[in-house]
Parts: sequence; C-alpha cells; structure tokens
Amino acid sequence: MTVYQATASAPVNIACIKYWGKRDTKLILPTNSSLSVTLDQDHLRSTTTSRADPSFEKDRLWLNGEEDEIKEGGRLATCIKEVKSLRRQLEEKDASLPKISGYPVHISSHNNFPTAAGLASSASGFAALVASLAALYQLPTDASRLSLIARQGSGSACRSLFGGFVAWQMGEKADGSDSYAVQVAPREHWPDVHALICVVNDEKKGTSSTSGMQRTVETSALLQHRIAHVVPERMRAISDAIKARDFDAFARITMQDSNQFHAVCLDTDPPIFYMNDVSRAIIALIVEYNRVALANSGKLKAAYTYDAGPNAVIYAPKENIKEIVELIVKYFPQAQAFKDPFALFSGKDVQGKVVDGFNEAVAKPFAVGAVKGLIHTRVGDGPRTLGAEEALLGQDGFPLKR
Ligand SMILES: Nc1ncnc2c1ncn2[C@@H]1O[C@H](COP(=O)(O)OP(=O)(O)OP(=O)(O)O)[C@@H](O)[C@H]1O
Ligand SMILES: C[C@@](O)(CCOP(=O)(O)OP(=O)(O)O)CC(=O)O
Repeated sequence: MTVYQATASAPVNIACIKYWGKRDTKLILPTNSSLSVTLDQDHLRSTTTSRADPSFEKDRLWLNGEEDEIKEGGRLATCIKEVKSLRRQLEEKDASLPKISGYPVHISSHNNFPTAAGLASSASGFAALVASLAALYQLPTDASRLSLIARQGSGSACRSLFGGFVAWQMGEKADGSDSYAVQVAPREHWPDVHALICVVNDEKKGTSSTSGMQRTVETSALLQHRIAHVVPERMRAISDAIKARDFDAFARITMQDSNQFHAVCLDTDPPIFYMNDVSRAIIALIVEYNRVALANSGKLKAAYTYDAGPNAVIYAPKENIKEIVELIVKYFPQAQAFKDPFALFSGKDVQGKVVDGFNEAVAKPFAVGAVKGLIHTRVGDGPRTLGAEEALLGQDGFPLKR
C-alpha cells in the first residue's frame, strides 16, 4: 500500500522591522508591514513530518513528542484545512490524482531549540507544518501562496517560507489575499550577514506576542503614529539598504525599529516589559562598540534587535562576530564553552575582551549564567524537503522516539 508522507524543515526568522498589531485577529492581518532575516537551518530549525492515511481516526499533531490538541477553528486546524482545500482543488481538476485530501493526517514536529521562549518557534513551526503538508500533497504552489496559509498559523511564520531577506506586505483587502511574504533578496545576495543570539531566558514567556500586541492595538497612541508615519518609510529604506548591502543603514534602521517596538510595549496599558537588565546592558555594549567604530571608520559594526522577550539578536558582518563574542563574554561569563560553528577561535577558549578605545564603564559585569548561551548563525535559506530517513513518524504513523 502506498504511504503518503513527507518531511520538511523550516527556518526561524528575526524581524528588523517588527510586526506588532493585528487589524484582523482571526485571519491574522497586520497593522503594518514587516521585514526579517531568515536564519540558517543548519543551526535553528523546525522539522515536521505529515502523513495522510484513511485508517487514522482524526487529524493529530505531536510537538517534540507531546500531543498538542488541534482545537476546532484554532490556528493549527485552519492551516491544515487550508492546505487540504488546495489539494482538493487539484484532485477535482485531475482525476488521475489519488484522493488523499479527505484522509486524516498525523503530524509530528520537532524544534531543535527551546519552544515558546521568544526564539520564534511559532514562525519556524508553522512554516514547517505548511511546507511538509504542501510536500505531502504535492502542491505546485509558490512560497508566497503558501505564506498566506502559514500567516494564519502565526503572523511571523509567513516570512519563514523564504530564505534571505523577506518582507511581509501588510495588504489592504479584508479577506487577506494580499497579505503575504515576498523575498527582498536571497541569502546569496548578502551571505556576509551573521547573527549572534544571546540567550538570556529560554523559558516560556509571560505575555505572549498574540495577547501583548492586541493590548497594544487597543491602548497605545504611539502605535498609531508608528503605523502611519514610521514603518512605511523604514520598509523602503531598509529594502534599499539590503539591495545595496549597506550594513550601516541596515543596522541603524534595525536598532531604531527594535527600540520603537519596545517603546510601544511600554506605551501599552498596562505596560509590557519584554527586555530586562541583561537586555539593556547588551544594548549599552553594542552602542559603545558602535561609538568606537564610528570614530574609527564612520560606520556601524553591529545591530541589536529584541523580539517579545529578553533575548538579544545581534546582526553583524561575519568579520565582526569574533570581537562581539569576546565583548559579550567579557561582561557575561559563560558556563559552557562557546560552540563555534564557524571556527572563529580555532578550537581555543574565548577570552573576554574589549576593543581599543572602549569605555568599560558603560556596563557592569554580570555573574555566570546571566546570558545562558550564545548561538552564532547567519542568514539562511527557505524550507527544505527532506528524505524519508529524516522522518519523525514511524511505520505505524505515530511519532518516533528520538
Ligand atoms: N514545530 C512546531 N509545530 C507546530 N507548532 C509549533 C511548533 N513550534 C511552536 N509551535 C507553536 O508556537 C507556539 C509558540 O509560539 P510563541 O509565539 O508563544 O513563542 P515563540 O514563537 O518562541 O516566540 P515569538 O514568536 O514571540 O518569537 C507553541 O506553543 C506552538 O503552539
Ligand atoms: C515581536 C515579533 O516577534 C512578534 C511576532 O508575533 P507572532 O507572529 O508570534 O504573533 P501571532 O501572529 O499572534 O502568532 C515581531 C516579528 O516577528 O515581526
């Protein structure tokens, strides 16, 4: 008997222009456009296997081995229903296709990093879900079309359907058909963009993005200013910076937009605080590092950005990452050795240090563990379809123990 099964992986993305606010909470339509960098799946990824089988009782999903309920009318159910409906349309047009759209599906997914900790697991998770179902159903659709579906799982997920530098165009239509992701540039255009993630907290966060942004929409006057007068110009300017590989402009806009996102959180009633003292100390270090760089070369060398949590993501050209790791380690001693995927330190331990001219008084050193870990990665590609050897479902159609 034929087994209808497919496995796909999808990357995390971290926004430079932040999505924060919905104009339609069911369809997940945003109040502003956003833009992100897709990170390399070799380091952070969600992997998902989907199988359609007439013997299954109902649609079921396991996340990291634990069953996650697929609530009727919920985000998971919507994504699965939408992909099945695309398959049904194909089957109606081509009678030779096996009629699998009516079969229940079993889905098993795994994140190789902490879930729901502000490391954008919902983005890679829903992108991998949609990519694996699209592979299962052999949908000939393009990534922008699939991004319309992933968007309904989690807004930021629509951007993980592409590699490289990706914009989510907010669209105008009430049905959401023009609210999808497009690629601004592939990773090959600017592979020199690297990222250092400083994991400050990898536990489930207090205020979810979904509820936090809704409160901001309802109460923040600053958000209205941001939507109308700030984001449209920034979207243009950062797209130009990416096309021109202008890191200085890219960094400036990225930091401004992270700051404004956290400002609208503070402007929310009651206020929302995602950054903590560690996050703010990392900002102070990057600001000082850039001050020295500006004095020496007239150009910025790094950009920080924070999502709905205290973890920092620092974007920088590859050649600066070594200095940045040394800087962070100087103020945030590490319990574990730095995993050095790009062999910046040639197997040697990292010694904390600052660049010449750096004012060490801008932050005080923290105790071991304030920054729990450092992940060095870079701009990456879009979802990948994987071979049967990577499957997360066993022959019986239930999750494999891995
Ligand atoms: N691999 C996956 N497959 C399906 N759903 C997933 C997957 N990973 C995460 N999710 C869903 O996303 C939720 C976590 O999203 P949440 O927005 O709370 O955290 P986050 O994505 O880590 O943070 P943020 O989006 O603010 O950066 C999970 O509870 C789960 O419902
Ligand atoms: C701060 C952000 O990371 C917010 C992400 O919000 P989500 O996409 O997690 O929200 P929902 O659409 O409600 O699932 C900014 C961004 O990724 O653009």
